[in-house]
Amino acid sequence: MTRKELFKNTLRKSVHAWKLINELPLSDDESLMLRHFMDQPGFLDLHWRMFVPAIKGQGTEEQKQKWLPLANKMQIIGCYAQTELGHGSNVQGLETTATFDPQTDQFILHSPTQTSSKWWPGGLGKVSTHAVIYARLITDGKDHGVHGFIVQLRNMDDHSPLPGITIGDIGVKFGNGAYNSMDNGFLMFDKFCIPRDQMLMRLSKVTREGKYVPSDVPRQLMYGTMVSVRQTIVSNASIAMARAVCIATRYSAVRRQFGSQNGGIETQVIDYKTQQNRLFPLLASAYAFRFVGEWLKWLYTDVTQRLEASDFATLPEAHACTAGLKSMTTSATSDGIEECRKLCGGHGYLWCSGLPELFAVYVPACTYEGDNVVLQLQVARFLMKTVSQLGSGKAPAGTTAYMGRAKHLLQCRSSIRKAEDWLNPAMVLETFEARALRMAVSCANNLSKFENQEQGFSELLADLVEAAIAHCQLIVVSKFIVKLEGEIKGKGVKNQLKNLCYIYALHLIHKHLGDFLSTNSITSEQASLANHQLRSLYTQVRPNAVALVDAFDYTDHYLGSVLGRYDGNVYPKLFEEALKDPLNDTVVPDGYHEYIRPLIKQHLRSARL
Ligand SMILES: CCCCCCCCCC/C=C\CCCCCCCCCC(=O)SCCNC(=O)CCNC(=O)[C@H](O)C(C)(C)COP(=O)(O)OP(=O)(O)OC[C@H]1O[C@@H](n2cnc3c(N)ncnc32)[C@H](O)[C@@H]1OP(=O)(O)O
Ligand SMILES: Cc1cc2nc3c(=O)[nH]c(=O)nc-3n(C[C@H](O)[C@H](O)[C@H](O)COP(=O)(O)OP(=O)(O)OC[C@H]3O[C@@H](n4cnc5c(N)ncnc54)[C@H](O)[C@@H]3O)c2cc1C
Repeated sequence: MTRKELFKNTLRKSVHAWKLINELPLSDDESLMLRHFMDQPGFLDLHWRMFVPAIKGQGTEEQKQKWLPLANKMQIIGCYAQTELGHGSNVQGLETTATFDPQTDQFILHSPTQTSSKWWPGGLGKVSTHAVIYARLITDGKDHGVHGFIVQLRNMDDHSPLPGITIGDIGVKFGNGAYNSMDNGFLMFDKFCIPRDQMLMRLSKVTREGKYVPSDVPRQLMYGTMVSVRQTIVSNASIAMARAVCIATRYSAVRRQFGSQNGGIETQVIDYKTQQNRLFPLLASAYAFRFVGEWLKWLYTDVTQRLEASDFATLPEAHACTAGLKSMTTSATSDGIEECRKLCGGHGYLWCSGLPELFAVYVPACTYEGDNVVLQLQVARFLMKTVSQLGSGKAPAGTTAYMGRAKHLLQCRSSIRKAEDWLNPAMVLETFEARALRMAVSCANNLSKFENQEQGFSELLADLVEAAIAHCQLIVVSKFIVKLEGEIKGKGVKNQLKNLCYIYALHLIHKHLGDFLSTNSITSEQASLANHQLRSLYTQVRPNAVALVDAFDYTDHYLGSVLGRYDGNVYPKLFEEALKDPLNDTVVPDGYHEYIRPLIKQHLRSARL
């Protein structure tokens, strides 16, 4: 499809989905499922996941009563317009202004520079009638920082932009199809006025007289919508990883190369240890991310209930966990999808493998909802704060509880003696805890050598990100182990999940061996025992690998991959797909008479001479 056709088709699908949701009707969970089967980014994502939650989280009761019924019935369509041409990560650096005018009781929204243009918001370019806009609030000449406002963008009769608003689509993005179904947009305000009651005022307020009343709760609650979406992105990472792994695993069982003496049957590529060493950790990651996603959902629900009761104690941890796990899982999944493409050899590069589009549509997850490095630095700040409070009497809780055992974890030596010890959950956990704590403490020690903490932080950014990743990996491993300790129906299933859990943990040890050795969390002998155990786990997973991806229960239609077909009938179907290509509509291609024939004839003539 052309961009225009793709966009229009996505509108058609979205509206059909909305009709089904209402007519059947579907529950919230079923609607989410439908979103997955729709399988295309579109304006509904931003309306439901960001616009509505922003009003719910930051609006007053009156604002919710006014706007939510309209939004819930989709009588208005909204998006989340925060990022600008000049600033995305640095939210405090946004330039759009919202100046209160006491004469008219309105805010005047203005884009003072080109870099202040809103740039990127999904659904903004062509669809949304409304947006939650983030702008600097100015009253009486004083800048109070960034706040949210509900703004109507387009005329409700003919969809034209309201006077004072310039709006459009930012253009084609990475890949063919992929995220191009979405109208990511730009927007400029030219002294555009909105009534005062359209500032989202649950947190801070502006009175009729123009007095600014700051929030009596943490101002970071304004970032709540991002926290909520980051949490869902972790579960989505598992879905995308599982999809790629399903394709690569099934195809690896079908594909044969080498290994036959005298013309016998060749080896299935899945039997090569190198293939297993690249594929099975990704299979394990798909399961690991699912379990940590379930746990994160619980954490998010818990913090939301606490916030409603004005208990803000766990907000920093919820922020650190959602930011860090969003970052870690999306980076691993993007890399994993690309690895799956390579695991499928040349055919993985074909569009009909399903992998190129999956990669193109998935990879912006490393950037949207917070650049992955910027988010890990938030985790690092949280860790440095936690380390600095050790010994102050305030015991670290939740995912940093292990830091409370700093004395032991800083000096303990791993008691792994034989390969099977690497299947001991306590030993594995302690290894990850020791590595994470030692990396964090080492950063904190290095930081303390700087007179200026911020300057030290800047200098040590790369080390801080590594320490943050180590902490996030510990969370994933520990939540997988907790899952195994819970009720799992069927001993066989439990055994398979156990194998995957230890593959996940041991492959991380192998991948980040430098960290584990340099922090003395393990010795090189213990590292080689881990490798030995890993190889043995691969052998145990091998006979069940295809069943473990069938368990994701993805239909062929959803996978959209010739290589990942359930029936394994890959080669005839590759031919079928090739023959569908428009280039094969004619035997002699368009352009032959114009370019190829004259070229060949010229050679023939010169040959005769
Ligand atoms: C084959 C075809 C396949 C097709 C498949 C299709 C399937 C597609 C899959 C996808 C499916 C669904 C996807 C989901 C849909 C959603 C779509 C998403 C669209 C994206 C939307 C966006 O991107 S919106 C914009 C997001 N922007 C950002 O994330 C900006 C990042 N920046 C920030 O968050 C902040 O600026 C910052 C955290 C980096 C820094 O903030 P600030 O400068 O204010 O703060 P400080 O650093 O000074 O910190 C101050 C203290 O505040 C704490 N803090 C910061 N943030 C928070 C928070 N959120 N909550 C709580 N506390 C917070 C910070 O830690 C500091 O604390 P102290 O140190 O204690 O002071
Ligand atoms: C597909 C897609 C959809 C989007 N949808 C929306 C939307 O609906 N609404 C919306 O408001 N926004 C949206 N965005 C914007 C998105 O949220 C931002 O692009 C994202 O937050 C990253 O910000 P940035 O572009 O400013 O990156 P930058 O911050 O400019 O990042 C550039 C580089 O600088 C590095 N960097 C930046 N700051 C630091 C630092 N402090 N320390 C170390 N390194 C740093 C980053 O790691 C990165 O390598 C979308 C983006 C994409 C790609």
